[in-house]
Amino acid sequence: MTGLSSRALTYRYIVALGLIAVCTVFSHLILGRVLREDDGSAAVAAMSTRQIVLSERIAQMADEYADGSAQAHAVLHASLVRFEKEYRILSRDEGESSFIAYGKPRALALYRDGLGQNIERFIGLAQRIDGGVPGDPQFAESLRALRALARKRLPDGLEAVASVHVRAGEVHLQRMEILQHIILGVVLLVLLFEALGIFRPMIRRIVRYARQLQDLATRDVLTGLCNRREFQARVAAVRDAPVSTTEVAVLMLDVDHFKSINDRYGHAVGDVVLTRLGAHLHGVLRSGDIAGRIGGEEFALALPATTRDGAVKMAERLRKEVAAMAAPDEAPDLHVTVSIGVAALGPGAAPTLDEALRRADEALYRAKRNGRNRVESAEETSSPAPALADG
Ligand SMILES: Nc1nc2c(ncn2[C@@H]2O[C@H](COP(=O)(O)OP(=O)(O)OP(=O)(O)O)[C@@H](O)[C@H]2O)c(=O)[nH]1
Repeated sequence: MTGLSSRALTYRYIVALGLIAVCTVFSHLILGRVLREDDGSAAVAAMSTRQIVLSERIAQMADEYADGSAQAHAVLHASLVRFEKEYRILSRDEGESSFIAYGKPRALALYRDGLGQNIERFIGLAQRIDGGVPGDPQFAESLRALRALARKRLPDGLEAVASVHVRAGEVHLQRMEILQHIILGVVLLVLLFEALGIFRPMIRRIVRYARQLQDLATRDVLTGLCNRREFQARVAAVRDAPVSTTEVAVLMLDVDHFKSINDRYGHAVGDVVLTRLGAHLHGVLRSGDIAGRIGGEEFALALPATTRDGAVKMAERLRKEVAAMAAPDEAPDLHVTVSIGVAALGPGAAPTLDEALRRADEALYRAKRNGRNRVESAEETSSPAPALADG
């Protein structure tokens, strides 16, 4: 996963965002439709229930009108108009009645399978009573038939219509709930994918880049040792540590006649020499020692808790090891030597790192002047061996 390119990660991110956007739009559309259909179902169920009430009221008002109540006649008429209007809405699949509701097909089927006929008959009887005269034999006949319909068949049928809508609404809501869970699951999976497939590799990459940047800022690219700034910072940290009371030995090491190595064998061979020298220093140092390449062919070492004498011995060993190093394949007759200057930093010696480096540099200069391939200490000559004598 860490090997993914930035472009691949961006594509993944776009796909993940696209999936979430699709899920969001889809659930929004579904929710809108559910709300509309749910509203429709509730309205139809309420209208169907109201039809039952209206049919009962029509039957009751017809009774009272038969007893001579003019007011009942007026109520009968108004209820009948409303009953008929709502019946047209509920029983037809067109115009004003084209409501959206889950149970619509099944409810319409109920109207077709007899309920419609009963309601038409009920309306016909009610109209005859509305336009008739109480006491008329035909009036009494219509009233009897109307009562019979209003008592049983009409309420049963209309209740069936209402419950069809309520039940259909419930079933649909259950389905919506399942769909909602599925959408939620998809969104969570996409988020998991984002976390594992996008953000984790991105964070790893950022951490890697941060390490690389850190390395570039603190390491010398050719040798892998500390650069000058990092060397100084590390030595300062050792010197300023609360437990550090002992001396820190500082060594300045410089390749002899490096310019002529470059001139004679080329810069590539010069680089090989520096790389091998860096690797050698890296190999011989104890943990806690600090090595840096602080100039072109100039290296510095800091050896904490080491006396000047100890550092001189170590420098002498190092000088001999370098002189004994095998020549690079590219330059079999090349003989590399180094000169080293030693100084001490701490109580009784140089008070600052800059001062210690200056003294070590002075000693190094003396080693060069005295013939190279030598170790000189800031205080006294420690390696009186003649140049190249041990090489
Ligand atoms: N190949 C290579 N050469 C470098 C690098 N950095 C510096 N140099 C060369 O190192 C040489 C240093 O030469 P000088 O300072 O005259 O010293 P020297 O020839 O070693 O002479 P002494 O120090 O007196 O023994 C210069 O020619 C630089 O161009 C590097 O990274 N790679």
